[in-house]
Amino acid sequence: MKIAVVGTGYVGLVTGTCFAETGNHVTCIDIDEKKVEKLKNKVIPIYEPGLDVLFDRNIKQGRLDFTTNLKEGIKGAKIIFLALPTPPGEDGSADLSYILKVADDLGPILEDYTVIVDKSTVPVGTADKVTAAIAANAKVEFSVVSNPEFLREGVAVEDFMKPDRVVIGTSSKKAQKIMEELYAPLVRQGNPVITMDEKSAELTKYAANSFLATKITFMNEIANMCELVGADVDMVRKGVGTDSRIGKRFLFAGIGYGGSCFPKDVQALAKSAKEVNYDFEILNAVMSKNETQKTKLIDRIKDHFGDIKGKTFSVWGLAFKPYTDDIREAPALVNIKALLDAGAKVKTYDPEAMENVKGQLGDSIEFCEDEYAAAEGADALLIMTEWPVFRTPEFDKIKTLLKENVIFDGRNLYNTETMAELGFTYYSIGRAAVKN
Ligand SMILES: NC(=O)c1ccc[n+]([C@@H]2O[C@H](COP(=O)([O-])OP(=O)(O)OC[C@H]3O[C@@H](n4cnc5c(N)ncnc54)[C@H](O)[C@@H]3O)[C@@H](O)[C@H]2O)c1
Ligand SMILES: O=c1ccn([C@@H]2O[C@H](COP(=O)(O)OP(=O)(O)O[C@H]3O[C@H](CO)[C@@H](O)[C@H](O)[C@H]3O)[C@@H](O)[C@H]2O)c(=O)[nH]1
Repeated sequence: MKIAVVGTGYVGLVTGTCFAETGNHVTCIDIDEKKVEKLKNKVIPIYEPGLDVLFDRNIKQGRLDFTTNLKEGIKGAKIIFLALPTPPGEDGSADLSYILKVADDLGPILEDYTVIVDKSTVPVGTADKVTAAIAANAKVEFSVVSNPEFLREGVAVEDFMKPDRVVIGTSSKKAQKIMEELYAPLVRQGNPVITMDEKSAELTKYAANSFLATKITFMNEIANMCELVGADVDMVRKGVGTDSRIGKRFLFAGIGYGGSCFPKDVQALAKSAKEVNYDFEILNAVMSKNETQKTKLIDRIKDHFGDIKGKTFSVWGLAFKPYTDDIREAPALVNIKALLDAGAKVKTYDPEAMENVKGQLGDSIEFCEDEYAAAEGADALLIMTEWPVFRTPEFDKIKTLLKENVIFDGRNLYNTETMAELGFTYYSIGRAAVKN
């Protein structure tokens, strides 16, 4: 099948590449000329593990190409995916301007019956708005389908190729059949395709993200309780996670959720509720609790050191989670800002995200070639992202590099007893502090 993907970011590039891998001819379209130039030169502009193998193979086999020209890119496409940004607007609601602009542009250039798919995360009612925008100028029949994406960055290819489920929101039998044909290679692996109306599909995406964000926040609250009563959040996590009604995943306490999805989607759902005069109170609590959780360790740092003006902190990890270079809403950046605002200095290392942070923070912090160089001469070490390379460092080497043997761990990477034996003062989340 010939398909087009409009928007070639984290979702669009993975969607396009994976559908090429299942035998389709895919054209990815983006207005960012530099990005398209890179892609044409076989350079992937993001870090996403495993994407390169599929990307190279499908370009070589002539199933994947790139353009900035919408009309050229959609020619002959049976399905057009919209994988465009839906960032928070000033009032917190999802900004649909990118989607509606492309919908306006598509109307006059559609040449045959086409399925237009909202792959972006969009509020209830967007399929109707996209339909109206296209219909204003379309000369041919078309259907708009809501097909939200549930992939996680860092494991995007795996999530896309083996999804827990595929949600297809459509009231058109014709569009449903075409979408089911497209997803058939993934369904054959035993994954369910759940077909529903457009509005339910749109809400499913926000419900999933908001539920997961709430689950994480709930565990962060339990962690805060643990610290006050002398319990251990890792034990509590194991104790509750083994209940199959609760499940083991997404129960890890830390320095708050970040990324390009949870923060904006929880906010957008709260805003959508408000628009229908419903106060979705639990979401307001999740958002405000997540904000305070992010800088929890800054309070510990100030308790430990008193005034931190002039002190140097080594920050391990910048990306909002491991296996990505994405720094959107990364808790590490909030912590770095708090340290700089208090007059402290920062030395940092991240395996993939340093270039993106350089673009934002310039030379206000020091970027180092590895985690040990980042620790050298620092007053303390802060762990912000659980990259595997940070899990088993050479602690004896760290001791020779840090001025004081103190670690503030936002991801609970180390065993507290081991840290006590090694002679570190060690603060983590939801567990007793180790003082040495
Ligand atoms: N990132 C994720 O993990 C993820 C997962 C599921 C869903 N989503 C949702 O998918 C959508 C896209 O997210 P993303 O992270 O891929 O965004 P992104 O910012 O990485 O990519 C969006 C791309 O769209 C391009 N673009 C903007 N206007 C355009 C236009 N008029 N024509 C062509 N291209 C245009 C941009 O240049 C950019 O390359 C959002 O709604 C997001 O909420 C994201
Ligand atoms: O137990 C956990 C799990 C995650 N996180 C944090 O939660 C955030 C989001 O993590 P994750 O969900 O793994 O990454 P995303 O790539 O943002 O994926 C989420 O957002 C995407 C965009 O909508 C959805 O498609 C995915 O299903 C959804 O998991 C990160 O800051 C994590 O550190 C925790 O603090 N504790």
